[in-house]
Amino acid sequence: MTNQDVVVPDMGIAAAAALPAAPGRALFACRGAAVSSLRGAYGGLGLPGGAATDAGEFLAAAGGRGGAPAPAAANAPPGRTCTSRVVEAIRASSPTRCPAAVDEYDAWTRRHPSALGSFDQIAAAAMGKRIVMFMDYDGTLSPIVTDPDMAFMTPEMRAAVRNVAKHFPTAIVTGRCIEKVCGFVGLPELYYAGSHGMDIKGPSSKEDKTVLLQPAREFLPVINKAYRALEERTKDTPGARVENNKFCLSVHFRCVDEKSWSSLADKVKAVLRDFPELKLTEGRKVLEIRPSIMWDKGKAVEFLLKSLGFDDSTNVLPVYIGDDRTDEDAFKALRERGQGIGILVSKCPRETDASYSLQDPTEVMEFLVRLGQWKLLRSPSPARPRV
Ligand SMILES: O=P(O)(O)OC[C@H]1O[C@H](O[C@H]2O[C@H](CO)[C@@H](O)[C@H](O)[C@H]2O)[C@H](O)[C@@H](O)[C@@H]1O
Repeated sequence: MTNQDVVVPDMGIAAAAALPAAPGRALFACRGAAVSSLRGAYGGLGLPGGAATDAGEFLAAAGGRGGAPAPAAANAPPGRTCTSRVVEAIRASSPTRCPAAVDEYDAWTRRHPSALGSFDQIAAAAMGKRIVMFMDYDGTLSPIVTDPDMAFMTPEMRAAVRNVAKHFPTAIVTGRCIEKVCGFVGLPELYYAGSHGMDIKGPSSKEDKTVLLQPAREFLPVINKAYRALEERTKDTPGARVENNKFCLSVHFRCVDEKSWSSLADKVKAVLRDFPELKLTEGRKVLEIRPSIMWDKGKAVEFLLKSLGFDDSTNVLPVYIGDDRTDEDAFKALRERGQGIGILVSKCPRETDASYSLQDPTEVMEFLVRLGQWKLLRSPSPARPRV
């Protein structure tokens, strides 16, 4: 986001982060039909009271925190254990080839049409409105690769993002830690919401960006302790890797033999039993560990929109592009807001709250280029918008 004065609202950070330690037990339950009260009022940070927090996630339901956790067996789908379900979810979130039949895919794209094919419709919706761009990183701006340290975006993609940011407030919303993703993106003029929105920083010409919000700051010691425990516990699983994303952790399955996925998931669960203040979610061949606070990418989007002064605005059009399960929180936030456009990056049909789809980062880049051209054509010449 450029040219914007951001006001940081009082979010009650300390109150959100200062959680009482659970009385010594953490249960892991597969999600049943229960959906938590996560969709609370904006800024209402708190603990998920013994219910799941987002689509298909594992949950760490700590006793004594506003609701008794459901017994795992009661919530598990019949005939499947929690571990087998989580392994299936990890596999499904990053299929090596799309298992859908052609007609199934066609039916899905009728419900979630290509954002490129529907560009004129999107442009019409943007008429007279201020577009605000939100983009996920991995799988959206950069292709998925086996080594998380090598997930570079192309110079062409960087140019497309830079150009979009000249015209519209622009933020990267990612599970990565800010430092890592800033290094990949290399555009200091953007806003960044790292660690699944738990670390929000503003544009800065300096190395040290302005912190706008860190709702999980007080979890840092426990995250670091869990990181060390996970490294220790998973070190004998060939290919397993634990990534420290500052306010959350990722255990990577991508380079692990699929036969070992269940035992790796069990190891992660075993470690997490000692950390009832943390919870597990699933991503693309990854398990993500994060503080059990009601904060996600959707809340980060709401925060940034509010900070930019668009909270009650009718003339704003937030556009969110993402590929992962965690991006669904942002799609849902826009849906609930009744404002904005969610674009899912996927080659396969998937249950989603996004309205439109793009197949891969190459199509994302085409969309961004098109958006930049459209804006330029509509800008009164020669006074074009600049950073
Ligand atoms: O919110 P995101 O920006 O999508 O971050 C989610 C995770 O992305 C990264 O992992 C994913 O991309 C890797 C590189 O392409 C890939 O190797 C891995 O299998 C994917 O899950 C990142 O490494 C994780 O820490 C993030 O949580």
